[in-house]
Amino acid sequence: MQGLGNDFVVFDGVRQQIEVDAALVQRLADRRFGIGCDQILLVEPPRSPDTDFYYRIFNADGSEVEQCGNGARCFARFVRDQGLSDRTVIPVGTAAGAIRLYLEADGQVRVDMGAPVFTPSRLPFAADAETPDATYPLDIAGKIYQIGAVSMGNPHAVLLVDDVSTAPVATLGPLLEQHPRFSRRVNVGFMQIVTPAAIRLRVYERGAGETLACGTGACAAVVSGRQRGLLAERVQVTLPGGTLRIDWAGQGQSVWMTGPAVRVFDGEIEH
Ligand SMILES: N[C@H](CCC[C@H](N)C(=O)O)C(=O)O
Repeated sequence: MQGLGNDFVVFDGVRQQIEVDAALVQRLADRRFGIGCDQILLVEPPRSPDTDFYYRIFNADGSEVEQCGNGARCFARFVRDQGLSDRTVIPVGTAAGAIRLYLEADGQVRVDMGAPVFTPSRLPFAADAETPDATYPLDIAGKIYQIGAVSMGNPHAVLLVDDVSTAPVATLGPLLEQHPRFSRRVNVGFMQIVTPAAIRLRVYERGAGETLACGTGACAAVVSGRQRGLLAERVQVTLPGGTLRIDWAGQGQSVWMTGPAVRVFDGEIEH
């Protein structure tokens, strides 16, 4: 499956018992010696009465994480294609809480990603206190950068850049991903504001490196931009792999993400 080029291997953990560990994930995610993907997704039976499934996410480096936006859209497409669900609204549990997936008539998938979290300790991010615009000065390799810090269930740091095409993604991305003040590492977004209703974004993902798109990264960038008073409620987010629509009405409200989800191939793995 792929969502704007952010690609996944999705396993049906409902009809079969699947045990996943870091070594297996790393092997399957390898683009030369394995299948190749940014993340591995697991569809599992529900763990709470108000959900239909439980959704687990593993980065290519083997780390299990709390949330994945592009993966959530592909999750919805997968469970429908595989006949695991015939619903058009699918409540799903994740390590970051329940989200709701909406299969639209035009083939797009809309996701209620829940409300963003700004409390530094919940990212986690070491900061003295939460700031009104959720931005913080951060020393990276001896230079001070102002970063937006927000959680969509998973942690994001958002930097403003003049032009994403010349943003220092390959150099600053890994330095910030591993920054000691993010004790569980962090996803790093490089945001260029085109208009209050349109941004360009590149994301260096925790545990996967730069991807063609990042759904939670798009949500985090719009939320950070709005906290800084720079963006409207509805923003078109153009990433290298394509465009997502993100809607956020403000503090305490859910972030809504709308975009495509595409099946690439089905397969079986000998083990
Ligand atoms: N790298 C992320 C997980 C995948 C998120 C991304 N693929 C998305 O679409 O949100 C993390 O470590 O939190």
